[in-house]
Amino acid sequence: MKIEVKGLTKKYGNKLALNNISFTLDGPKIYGLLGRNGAGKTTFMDILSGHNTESSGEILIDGENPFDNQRLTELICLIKEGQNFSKDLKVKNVLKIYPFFYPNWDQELAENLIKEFNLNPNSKVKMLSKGMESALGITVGLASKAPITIFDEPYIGLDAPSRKKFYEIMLEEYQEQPRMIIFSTHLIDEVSLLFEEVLILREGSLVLQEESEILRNNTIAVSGTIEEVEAFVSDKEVIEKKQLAGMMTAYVYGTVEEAKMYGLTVEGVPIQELMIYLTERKGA
Ligand SMILES: Nc1ncnc2c1ncn2[C@@H]1O[C@H](COP(=O)(O)OP(=O)(O)OP(=O)(O)O)[C@@H](O)[C@H]1O
Repeated sequence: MKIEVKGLTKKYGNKLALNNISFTLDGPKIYGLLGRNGAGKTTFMDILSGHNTESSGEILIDGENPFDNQRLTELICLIKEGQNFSKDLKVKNVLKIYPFFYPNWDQELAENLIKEFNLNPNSKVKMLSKGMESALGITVGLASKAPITIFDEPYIGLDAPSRKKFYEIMLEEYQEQPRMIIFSTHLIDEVSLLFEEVLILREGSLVLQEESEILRNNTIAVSGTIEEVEAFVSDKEVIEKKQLAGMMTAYVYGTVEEAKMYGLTVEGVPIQELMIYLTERKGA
């Protein structure tokens, strides 16, 4: 499926939550949607899922607007950080109702996940802990097999082993049957390796859209004397520079081979470090 975002703007009163963003997501991939609190991620995902409307600009999914669009509703599954389900529903009823919304629903996967996360089918949603409710959301998101599956901070309260399980199963499912998965999270260091493409929002603007492979291969940390490093980086995009006792280390877009020609010490930059840095960098 293809998502085209054109000049998308959302205002809440005077607050500009999305400021004229444009980009395209094309085909099955795991996308990381990153940004600090209030960057506009949830607003974007709500509009994409047809749960909210834009102030101006548009989102087109395979050429159609998602708002109030029955055909697209069954192709998009949005799992939020909580309040995905009515409190009086039992877990087993969630598994009976959701197949009606999603034509590709995988009941076997849903039942396996319920067991995997130790959810009691007879428990009502209101009796579940925060982590268990998140596990139910994750179960529905994965089992929906919706061609566009969106996870907005889906794991509040979920412990580290359960999150690990979630990532593993998500990857297995994706490899078996690729689909578009859009994943918003603040736990970048945990999930960065899953992303194939990364989008970073800052204060409502899109500041980066890049394939992880390119971020991974084209970013290096070079070290040497201040003069040597400054000479090397003079024509490059510098992410960060640090100086210590006459020596300098710089994170830049460049290749290992190039840096070696300058006689510099060169290392790759861990992708999670880079993403965390890019998310936080002012004025990027
Ligand atoms: N219903 C609303 N009414 C008024 N302002 C809103 C509303 N929803 C969001 N905002 C504002 O819009 C901006 C973007 O919010 P949004 O929830 O989209 O960000 P986010 O990136 O998802 O943040 P977080 O990571 O904290 O969930 C914020 O400044 C927020 O306060």
